[in-house]
Amino acid sequence: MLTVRAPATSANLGSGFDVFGVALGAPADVIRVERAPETSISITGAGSNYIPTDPEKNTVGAVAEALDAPATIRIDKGVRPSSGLGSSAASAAGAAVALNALYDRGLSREELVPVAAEGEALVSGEAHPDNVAPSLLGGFTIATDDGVTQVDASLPVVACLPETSVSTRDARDVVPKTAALEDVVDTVGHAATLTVGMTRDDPELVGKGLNDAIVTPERSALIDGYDAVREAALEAGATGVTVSGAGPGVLAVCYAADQRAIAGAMMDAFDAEGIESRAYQTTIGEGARLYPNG
Ligand SMILES: Nc1ncnc2c1ncn2[C@@H]1O[C@H](COP(=O)(O)OP(=O)(O)OP(=O)(O)O)[C@@H](O)[C@H]1O
Ligand SMILES: N[C@@H](CCO)C(=O)O
Repeated sequence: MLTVRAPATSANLGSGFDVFGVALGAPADVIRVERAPETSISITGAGSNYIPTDPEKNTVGAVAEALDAPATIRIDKGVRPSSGLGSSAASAAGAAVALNALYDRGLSREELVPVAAEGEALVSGEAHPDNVAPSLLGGFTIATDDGVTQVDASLPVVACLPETSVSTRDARDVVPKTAALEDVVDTVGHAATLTVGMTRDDPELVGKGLNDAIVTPERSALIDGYDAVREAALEAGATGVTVSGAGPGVLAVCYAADQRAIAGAMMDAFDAEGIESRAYQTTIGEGARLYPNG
């Protein structure tokens, strides 16, 4: 048996829609695999009641198929589905690392990105790799048609997840099909600022770079309480706030000293809207970790 811990991720980061992603120190999915004649899946943990065990409907089944690596796969979900922290991608990335090792396929982490993205295609209709790339490689990733660029980063963040859900499919439907040139120029500036900030672990630059005028205004309208939560996080010291992935999770970037106050302020703001939430105080962290002996 092989075990892999695959981290949650936050995609988009505002200005990098379908391109940027970061791995988070917590939460994570744990995937255990054993060789078997046919793939079977069992699931425990966060939101497991809502996740199909049919290999044709689960992201890990798509990965097993893509690697021609049938297995008994046990998923312990730490990452709640449809919360904006790359739940389906964490399982896909974990399964890709685990099955690649179990069957000695010899693929590099970079080569596993399109394999794991097959799982994402299954649930959202498109093989966008911006969650699987950071879950596989760790740090900050830039995923384009030319491949993935990775930068190690360790900035403090707060990811606040309300007890509501938004499906990625629905959140993709509200993304504008066209944009004004001035908004594109603005977004390019923020994306570049954010990228430099990641290379320097600079919360101010990354916080500024989260802004975007194209996708986030439409997406945030799907999240009850978003404006109040964003304002509360900024007042508590966050250097920037945006929608995490497709939402409804909200991501704040900050200095470590402000993390606790920001987490409390975000949860209080959701609470004031009658919405329970949970906040992870964590940092940008490492990619999937393989435990070869158990
Ligand atoms: N192994 C899996 N783990 C989690 N969800 C899965 C898995 N396999 C299939 N799914 C399905 O994927 C959907 C959740 O994926 P979705 O992309 O909407 O959320 P997410 O991965 O948490 O979000 P985001 O990509 O915005 O961060 C649910 O419908 C769930 O049933
Ligand atoms: N880039 C994707 C990430 C969520 O899966 C989106 O925002 O739709």
